[in-house]
Formats: sequence, structure tokens, C-alpha cells
Amino acid sequence: MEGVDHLADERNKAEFNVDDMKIIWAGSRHAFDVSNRISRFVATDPVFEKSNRALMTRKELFKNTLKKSVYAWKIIKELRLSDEEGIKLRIFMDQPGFLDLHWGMFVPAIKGQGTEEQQQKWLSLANKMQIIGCYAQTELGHGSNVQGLETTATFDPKTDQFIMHSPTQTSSKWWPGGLGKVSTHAVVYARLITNGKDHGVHGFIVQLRSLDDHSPLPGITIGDIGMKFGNGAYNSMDNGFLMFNQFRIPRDQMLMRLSKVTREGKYIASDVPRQLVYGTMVSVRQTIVSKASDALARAVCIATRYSAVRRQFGSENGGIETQVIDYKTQQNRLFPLLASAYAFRFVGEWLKWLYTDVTQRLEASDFVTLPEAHACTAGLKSMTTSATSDGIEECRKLCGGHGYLWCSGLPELFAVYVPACTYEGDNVVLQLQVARFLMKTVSQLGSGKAPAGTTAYMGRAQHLLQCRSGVQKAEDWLNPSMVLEAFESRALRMAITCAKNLSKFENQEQGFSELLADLVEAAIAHCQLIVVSKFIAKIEGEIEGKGVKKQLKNLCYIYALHLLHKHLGDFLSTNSVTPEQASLASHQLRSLYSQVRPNAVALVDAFDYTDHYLGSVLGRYDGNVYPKLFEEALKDPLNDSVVPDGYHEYIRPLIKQNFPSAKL
Ligand SMILES: CCCCCCCCCC/C=C\C/C=C/C(=O)SCCNC(=O)CCNC(=O)[C@H](O)C(C)(C)COP(=O)(O)OP(=O)(O)OC[C@H]1O[C@@H](n2cnc3c(N)ncnc32)[C@H](O)[C@@H]1OP(=O)(O)O
Ligand SMILES: Cc1cc2nc3c(=O)[nH]c(=O)nc-3n(C[C@H](O)[C@H](O)[C@H](O)COP(=O)(O)OP(=O)(O)OC[C@H]3O[C@@H](n4cnc5c(N)ncnc54)[C@H](O)[C@@H]3O)c2cc1C
Repeated sequence: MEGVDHLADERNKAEFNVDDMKIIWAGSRHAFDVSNRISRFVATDPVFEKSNRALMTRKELFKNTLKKSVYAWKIIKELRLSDEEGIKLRIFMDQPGFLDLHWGMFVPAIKGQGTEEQQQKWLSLANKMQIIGCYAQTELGHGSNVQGLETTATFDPKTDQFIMHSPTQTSSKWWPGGLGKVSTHAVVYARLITNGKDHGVHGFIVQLRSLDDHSPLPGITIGDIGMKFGNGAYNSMDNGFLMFNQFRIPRDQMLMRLSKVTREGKYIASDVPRQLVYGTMVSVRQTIVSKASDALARAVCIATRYSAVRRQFGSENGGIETQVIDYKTQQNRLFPLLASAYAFRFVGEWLKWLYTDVTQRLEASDFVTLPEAHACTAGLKSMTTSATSDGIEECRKLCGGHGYLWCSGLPELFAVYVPACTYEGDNVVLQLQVARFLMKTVSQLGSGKAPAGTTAYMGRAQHLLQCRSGVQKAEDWLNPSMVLEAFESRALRMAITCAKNLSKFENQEQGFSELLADLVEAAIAHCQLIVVSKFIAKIEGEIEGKGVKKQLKNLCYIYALHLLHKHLGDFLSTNSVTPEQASLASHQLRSLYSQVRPNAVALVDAFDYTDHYLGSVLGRYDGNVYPKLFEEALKDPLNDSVVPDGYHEYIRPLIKQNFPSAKL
């Protein structure tokens, strides 16, 4: 029934103040106000309509993305929106497009790697969108291995120019978003060659298309790489290819903040670590963690509301059937995902702090925390995106058959989200970076250099290698120090086992290759410890609002104990817990599920998502699912006529067994 809140009973059960939780979820009252205002603005503007996009052709979808993006930019300018409001507008617009790469990578690359002069020149154009840029690093032959890129930028002292060239087919740039059809410029990563010497990969600002008629400049071949996974979804983005044929750019278009080439062609490396050339990726990996919580929260919101609406079995004497959310199996699959969404939110907040801190240090030429910032951004990007992709798919299954309908919102969410496991660094490759960092930290134990930050626990190796968990009853699993000790001991013992096995190899690199799978598992254990510890830190801090802290505590322990359950092999094989303690953890989990159950719908309401943003008939705020499923079905073009096109050609001859031209 229209106008009726079918989930009102669920909302009345809540034992906490949802409005207070909304502030915690958003991060602050101000952040909530901005999100709330901008999401409602987008939801009510017809230009941002998105329900029709699965049926659009690629060309229609692309043009629709241009329309929305330019309209969004017009709004940002005309209403003088702040940067924060502009970002929210793009998020709630919910359609991947060139703006993401222009603002998310092109502009940050110039800010991070350009000199002051270069910033003044290029940012003044980019900030007004008089030029549109993308981030062209990956090539057909190399994505993960950045040092393996083949594009060359050879300095020509006669003309004071770099000659950009793609020497092989595999050196073609391949994948950059916004490159295929829109960008006028790119930050291109290429091997710098001066006086015949290869100085490795550096960034260059390159104009690709005419600012008058948008045609590619002579010496440039450019286009879109073609359809990607799913309908609609990431196909709104023009991921592109690009080849250079001896294309010339002025010398001052090499990004020269980190190293320079002089007029004479002399290469001057600064004393900063060369890895700062990867800085844009580090910054984006950090934002991807918060975005993981957002994507997972969307899926969980849909699955939770629908699980409260959906009834199946359990009716006695013709009475009402059981809400599927009351099945313990449903809770055991759904509530850990709800807890993960909150966990990723808080670790994302912390990571933002860490990133801001390292940025300030770098500006003061303090590089000490750079390896940790790299390991944390890489590891948490990897861990949270993998868990989110799996979680969205699990939410689809939690919605049964209807979850497979496009209008559930889940197929498209999955299709848009899943490349996050690959872009900004393949998730396995990134965990191997964490593993290298851990092996280095372990090798330095006992050297007098105390591990700091997220590896500080390794400084208590003596204790953590010997300790036995003190858990004796189920409630002990609600003791933060007992939970932390179990996770620390598991992570440390896995890392030390890897280090011991590595030391058996004469050649360390060969040993590393042999042990890759174990190293990835050790890295994941370390990352999970970070997330658990940041969630615990959150609930131990000041939290305002009626009943809010209690809910967050429940979610925190669900997050930790479900991981313990899922990775029980690790916990048992490292003797971090006994089988009896593991079974007490399962007992405690069941009790926590019962406590979360009456609050589940309110906990997803706290995300404050509009129906427009959710884009899901199953996840509607009012729970009015069934009539709306019918409405959606009737909108399908196949239902435009009762008798379908093709009846006379195929169906009728078939049932009449009358195939005019067929030789059977
Ligand atoms: C709507 C609004 C939202 C706004 C959000 C905007 C976001 C837009 C998102 C749009 C979506 C998609 C866009 C996608 C873009 C891309 O995908 S761009 C391309 C991304 N590519 C990658 O991520 C490549 C991954 N590979 C690498 O990063 C490196 O090759 C790798 C780290 C794997 C290895 O590098 P090497 O140079 O070979 O290093 P190695 O020899 O292994 O290590 C040497 C040393 O350096 C340390 N290291 C490596 N990387 C870093 C770093 N980034 N920072 C600091 N230190 C680093 C490494 O740990 C080693 O240290 P050691 O002490 O010597 O061991
Ligand atoms: C939607 C999307 C958008 C993108 N946008 C951009 C963009 O804007 N700009 C840009 O420059 N790039 C972009 N990319 C490219 C992206 O960054 C790369 O695809 C990514 O870094 C992975 O590299 P790859 O494709 O070379 O994978 P590969 O490295 O070829 O991975 C293939 C397999 O090999 C494994 N593997 C590789 N190396 C190792 C190793 N050392 N040890 C163990 N296993 C390994 C991986 O785990 C994976 O299973 C985008 C990609 C996608 C999908």
C-alpha cells in the first residue's frame, strides 16, 4: 500500500536513537548535514534519474553520463558548492564517469608531483574544467608491474622536448578511465630517457585532443577499449587505449617536483624516495576504503530491509509466516556483513587520519612513516574491497530469487563494484606489499628498533608467542583485550612462521615466490587485526546518543568473532585459541545476533540512504516491495505488447509444426 510504512514495526523495536547513529555513521553532524542535503537534492532532480540505465545502449549510456556530469558541474559552479559538497554530489549521482578520474587522479597527480609553477599553470585550467584529464599509467602488457611499463619519454636537447613513444603493441596505454572519448589531457607514466640512459617511470602532462574540435592530436591514436562486465554498470566510463607515435611535448611538461631534467638534458634526482611517484595511487587507495563501507552498506541495507519484509514457512494454523530475517542462518550471513560495513567505516576514518599525517610529514621531508602508510593503504584497500565484493554477492543470495532481478539494485552494484578488487592495484599484489613490510619488520625484531604504529604489537613478540588465551566463558569474548590478544597472537605467529620458512631458502626472492600463498594469508591476518583494533578503539572512545554505544559494541564483537569463526584454521593452527574457546565464540556470536535482531532495520536506516541512491525495489524505505516489483516488471519493453515480436516468425510456426523453409 502506497504511503504505508511496512517496516514500522521493525523501526519501533529499535533500542537506540537512529538520528544519533546517523551522525556516528557520517563522521560528524556537519558531514551528516551535507550528505543528507545533497543526497535529497540529487534524488529529486529528474536529470539524475537512473532507473532506465540497464536498458540503454552503450552510446546512450555514455551520452547520459556526459549530460549528468556536465549538469553536476554546472550545479557545483552555480550553487557555489564546497569541495565536500561537490564530492557528495558526484557520489550520490552514482554513475561512474570522467569526473571521477579528473578530480580523483588527474588533479591529485599534478598537485602531488608538479612543481609550484606547474601547479599554477595546469591546476588553474583543470580546476575550471577548461581541460579534462585522466591518469594514464596501465598498459596492455603491464598494470601491476609499474616498473615494467614500456612507453618512453626521450629527451631531445635540440628542441627542448620529450618525445613520447609507444615502441610495442603491449606499450599501448590500456584501461585509463575517461581516456577513451572525453579527456583532453592525461598524466602519462613513461620511462624517462636522457642521453641514452633509462631513469625509470615518471609522470608527464600530455595534451591528447584538440581544444577546438576534440580530434586527437597528430601522433596520437586513441579510443575506447570496449564493453565491460554487466549492463549499465561501469560501461558509463570510457576506459581507453592510447598510442604515441614520436609525439612531442615541451620539457616543462614532465612533472618535476620529485626529479628534474635540465635544459641540457641532465637528470637531477631529488633525495626523496622514488616511490613518491606512486603517491596518487596511495591517496586513492585510502579513499577506496571508505567507499567500500559505503558500497557494502548499500547492499546490506537492501538485504536487511527485504529480509524483514520477506516471509517464508513457519505458519501455524494459517497464521502469518516467519520473517526470513528471523532464521539464524540468515542472521549468520547478514549480520557479519552489517558489522563489516560499520567496521570499514571506522577503519576508513582512521586511515584518512593516517594519510593526512603522512602527507604533512612528507611536506616536512620526514619519510619515516611512508612504508607503514603504503602497507596500510595497500592492505586495507585489498582486504575491504575483497570483503565488500563478496558481501554484495552474498546480499544478492540473501534476497533469494528477487535478488537476481536488476531492480533489486544488487546485480548492478556488484558489477560496478567488483573491479575495485583489481584497479588501484590487484588485491593479491597489494597484500604481497604488506607481506614484504611484515617480513622486514619481523627481521628487525631484536635489533633495538621497536616496531611502531600498526606493527607495535610485534614488539611484544615474546609474550604473544607464548601466551594462551584466557577465555573461559562465552562472555569473555566481549573483553576487548582478550579479543585483541587472540588476533595479535594469530597475526604475529603467522608472520613469524613465514619468516622462519623464508629463512630456510638461500635465495630470499626465490623463497618469497615459493611462499606467496602463506604470505598473503599472513598479510590478511595483519589487516584484519588493524580493522578489529580500530573498531575496538572506536567503541572505547566517547560516543554520544541513546543506546548507540551498546549497538556498536555488539557489531564490533560480531565483526571480530565472525572473523575468528571464518579463519578458525589460522587461530587453531597457531594455538591462538583452543577448540573449546572457539566454540564459546560461536555461542557468544549467536547471543549477539539475537541482540542485533530487533535493531537491524534501524541500524541500516542509520546509513541515511535515499531510495534513489539505493536504486532497489527490495530495499525501499517503506518496505512496499511486492506492488513495486509488479510495477517494475510492467515497465520492461518486453511487456509493451501482449504478443511479442517474433511470434509470427518463430513461435507460431513452431507450435503449428509448420516450418516453411526448414529441411528437417
Ligand atoms: C565520486 C568521488 C569519489 C572520489 C574518489 C576518486 C577515486 C577514483 C577511482 C576511480 C576508479 C578507478 C580508477 C583506477 C585507476 C587505476 O587503476 S590507476 C593504476 C593503478 N595501478 C596500480 O595500482 C599498480 C600496482 N602496482 C604498484 O603499485 C607497484 O608496481 C608495486 C607496489 C606492486 C611494486 O612497485 P615496485 O616499484 O616494483 O616496488 P618494489 O620493488 O616491490 O618495492 C620497492 C620498495 O618500494 C615500496 N613501495 C612500493 N610502492 C610504494 C608506495 N606507493 N609508497 C611507498 N612505498 C612503496 C615497497 O614497499 C618496497 O619497499 P622496501 O622497503 O624496499 O621493501
Ligand atoms: C575498471 C577499471 C578501471 C581502471 N582504471 C584505470 C585508470 O584510470 N588508469 C590506469 O592507469 N589504470 C586503470 N586500470 C588498470 C588497473 O590499475 C590494472 O588492471 C590493475 O593494476 C591490475 O593490473 P593488471 O591488469 O596488469 O593485472 P595482472 O597483474 O596481469 O594480474 C593478473 C593476475 O596475476 C596475478 N599477479 C600479478 N602479479 C603477481 C605477483 N607478483 N605475484 C602474484 N600474483 C600476481 C594477479 O593477482 C592476478 O590474479 C583500471 C582497471 C579496471 C578494471
